[in-house]
Amino acid sequence: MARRFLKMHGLGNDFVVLDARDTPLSLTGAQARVLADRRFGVGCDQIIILEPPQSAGADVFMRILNPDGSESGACGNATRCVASLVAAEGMGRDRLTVETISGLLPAVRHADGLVTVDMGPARLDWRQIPLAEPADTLSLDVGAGPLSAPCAVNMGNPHAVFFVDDAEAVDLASWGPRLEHHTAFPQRANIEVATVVAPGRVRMRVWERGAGITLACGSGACATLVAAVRRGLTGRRAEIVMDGGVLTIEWRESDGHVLMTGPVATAFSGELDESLLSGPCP
Ligand SMILES: N[C@@H](CCC[C@H](N)C(=O)O)C(=O)O
Repeated sequence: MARRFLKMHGLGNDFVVLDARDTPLSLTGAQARVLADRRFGVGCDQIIILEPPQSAGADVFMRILNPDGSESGACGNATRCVASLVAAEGMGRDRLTVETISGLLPAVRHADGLVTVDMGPARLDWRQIPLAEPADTLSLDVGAGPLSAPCAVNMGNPHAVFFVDDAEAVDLASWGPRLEHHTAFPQRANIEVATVVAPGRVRMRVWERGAGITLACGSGACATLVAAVRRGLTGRRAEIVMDGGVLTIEWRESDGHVLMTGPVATAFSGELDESLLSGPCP
């Protein structure tokens, strides 16, 4: 059966969104890789599969697959996209809850189209990152080239944030993959390089686990703000400036939850050719 898809993005972090709420869909790693490939398939930073909610209180379940076929527990930019999509279906209902394998994420679509998602609590214990062995997540004994001593944060997925004098100058394409696969991170890690450029403003570039360099990463922006607060570099609310645009992130004092606000967009919709998922995968 032909499958329709939506191509959405948050700040250029782009997604193929497949609706499996009525007709179930399970992709193998090889199918995910070909679908996400920008030449052999549609192309995207993540594949998002919408499924019926699994928990009371959730409006939709969102499965997140990276272009290498691996599954992730969080994707902040896609969560905003999905929230906006489901809110549009709800005829005027602007508050809803998106479920992922990491938990329930309440979201609000504002009148100006921006979407805020409560990404849940920042998890900071070494076991929660997870790390291979006990360590202080404020500053890990991990490094490669000019990058050292990252702060580790789990936002439903693992992140290592390296603060540097000039994020633009870092050769992320070289150091990102080495750090993603560092033995300290048994589930690999998303790698951020960040520079505080003004009070309340942080420049961040990202190497995403299973995806490589992307224009933006919502969970990475959340991890960066949490890391900056923990290091005493910013207050609890800041703008995180990525290649594709800016997210406003707040680490709420009352409950430790991280709130992410930013735009969403739909680029186009289409239909997958049946041969794409059934044929041989390169
Ligand atoms: N683009 C995302 C994160 C996607 C998942 C990540 N690559 C991982 O493997 O954890 C975001 O906006 O958060």
